[in-house]
Amino acid sequence: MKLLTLLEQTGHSILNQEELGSAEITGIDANSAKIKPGCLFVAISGFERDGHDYIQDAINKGAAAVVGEKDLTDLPVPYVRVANSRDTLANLAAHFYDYPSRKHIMIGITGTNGKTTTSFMLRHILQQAGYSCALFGTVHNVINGQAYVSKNTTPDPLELQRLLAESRDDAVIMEVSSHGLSQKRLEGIEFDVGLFTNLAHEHLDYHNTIEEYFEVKQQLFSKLKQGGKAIISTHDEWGQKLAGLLKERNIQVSTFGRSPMDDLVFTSENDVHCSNFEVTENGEKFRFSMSIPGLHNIYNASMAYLTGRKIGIDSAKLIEGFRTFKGIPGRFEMYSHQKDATAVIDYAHTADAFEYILKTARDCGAKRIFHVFGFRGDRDESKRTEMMEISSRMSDCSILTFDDLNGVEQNEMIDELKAYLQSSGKEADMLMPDRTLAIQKAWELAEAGDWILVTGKGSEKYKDQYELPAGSDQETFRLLLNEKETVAT
Ligand SMILES: CC(=O)N[C@H]1[C@@H](OP(=O)(O)OP(=O)(O)OC[C@H]2O[C@@H](n3ccc(=O)[nH]c3=O)[C@H](O)[C@@H]2O)O[C@H](CO)[C@@H](O)[C@@H]1O[C@H](C)C(=O)N[C@@H](C)C(=O)N[C@H](CCC(=O)O)C(=O)O
Ligand SMILES: Nc1ncnc2c1ncn2[C@@H]1O[C@H](COP(=O)(O)OP(=O)(O)OP(=O)(O)O)[C@@H](O)[C@H]1O
Repeated sequence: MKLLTLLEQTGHSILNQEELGSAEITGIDANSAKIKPGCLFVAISGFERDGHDYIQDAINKGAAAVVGEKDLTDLPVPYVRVANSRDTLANLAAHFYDYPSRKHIMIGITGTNGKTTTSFMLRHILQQAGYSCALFGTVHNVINGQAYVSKNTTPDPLELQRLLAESRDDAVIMEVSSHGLSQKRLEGIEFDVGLFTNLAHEHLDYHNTIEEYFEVKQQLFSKLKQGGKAIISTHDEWGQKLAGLLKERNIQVSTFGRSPMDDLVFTSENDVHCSNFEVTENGEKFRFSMSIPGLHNIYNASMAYLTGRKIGIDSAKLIEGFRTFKGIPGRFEMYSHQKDATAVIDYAHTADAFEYILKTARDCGAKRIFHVFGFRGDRDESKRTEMMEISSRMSDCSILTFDDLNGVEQNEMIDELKAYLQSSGKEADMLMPDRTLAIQKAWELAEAGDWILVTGKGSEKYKDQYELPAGSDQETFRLLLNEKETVAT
């Protein structure tokens, strides 16, 4: 492919046309280590490294041309300077793979919490209705029925466009992270439906303010195809605000909430804790039954249902789909316990998620709740006080422990956890830094009717080494369930 054509067709103004005239490229990469002869290397000034420092490496590996943001001269291959390399990379990738998002029913889900859950539910009900479905998200990427490890919730643009091009699936469901949007990973992607689940205090180490975070999330809806639809949960003020803003832009908006003005109204009489609930759509009432409890999951299910409806699937098929939905790894994943307690692994890592899951356990009849959790090292610290306050108030015993340290010294994290423990002031709360031993402690304390909630890691593997021979919360649970006698005390 001619570089000049590629750049022109993606709307880039080229200053050095003559130089580019004959340059042909056979591929694109932003990682010099992956460059093959004939490829275009796109230099990105990153968070940790500067791709411009690797231009020579890329040329040594055979790069036929280079794109970057810096004013560089005297390179032995054509060089194109652009305003934003990430933006250019994504647009080039979309063009290189011939805009594959136009060939699928594209569904993008954004919001602080509920993206993974909603995407799994939606994939299941669409599949039950006869659609083949790709999935991109935190747990894994699936295309053509084959699962691949996902490094990011929203993949980098080259991987994303390549996988979309390879996918023969009717529909593609994507979790759209705010990092993905702000880093332009989604440029060149067009969506048929965009979903907004909610906005809560999270990632403010990256986005600075919640308003800035909201602005970024909104960008998903600028990527709708002509006639594309927005589906918004109006349970929080941000959803209500977004619905208003999108309507002003003449985007077709459907809402789910508690107001009679919403297109899908949550009409169960009480805030149901379990998995049976009722919604009203155009005056008609529908009852749902699912295997996972929690009001938050009812919200997620309703958003998935509304999406199915907007795609044109009839209600009965969708409701039947929910009946066979088995749940999501690491999201309110329930285990038994030798003494008839209930043990749960969940991915809650925000204050509002704590509130939802602790309330769910209580509503499901928990006698006492043991809540094991920690704070991820080197991540948004401003949410920690509220998380501690909610856990301490809504559980009977908070057991503070390590989450991924991400390079933070153990002693530094222990001091932090001690301070939060003191702030709680509740005698029953405790600190057990080793995550596996903290879970074991909760396991031992629990009696019939009690609930153990272990949150923060979900289905992720541990990044740090702990005392018990387990590589994840799921493995620790299995160890405690089946092989308790082999566990060190
Ligand atoms: C902090 C951050 O977001 N980093 C993302 C960013 O990396 P980066 O481009 O800045 O990487 P860098 O290491 O500084 O390198 C800069 C450039 O030098 C190049 N390089 C580097 C070395 C070399 O030898 N040669 C070379 O060319 C690199 O290929 C890169 O192009 O762009 C990469 C490609 O898109 C991402 O994979 C990467 O995500 C990292 C792994 C990450 O952990 N990101 C998290 C914060 C994230 O994005 N999370 C969200 C979900 C959040 C949530 O909701 O929980 C997600 O979508 O995953
Ligand atoms: N609709 C919701 N509202 C509030 N909290 C929710 C909702 N859905 C799920 N949660 C809570 O958030 C946790 C993460 O849910 P999920 O993985 O579905 O969200 P996510 O948006 O994909 O999160 P992340 O971006 O961190 O991967 C769940 O384990 C649960 O505790």
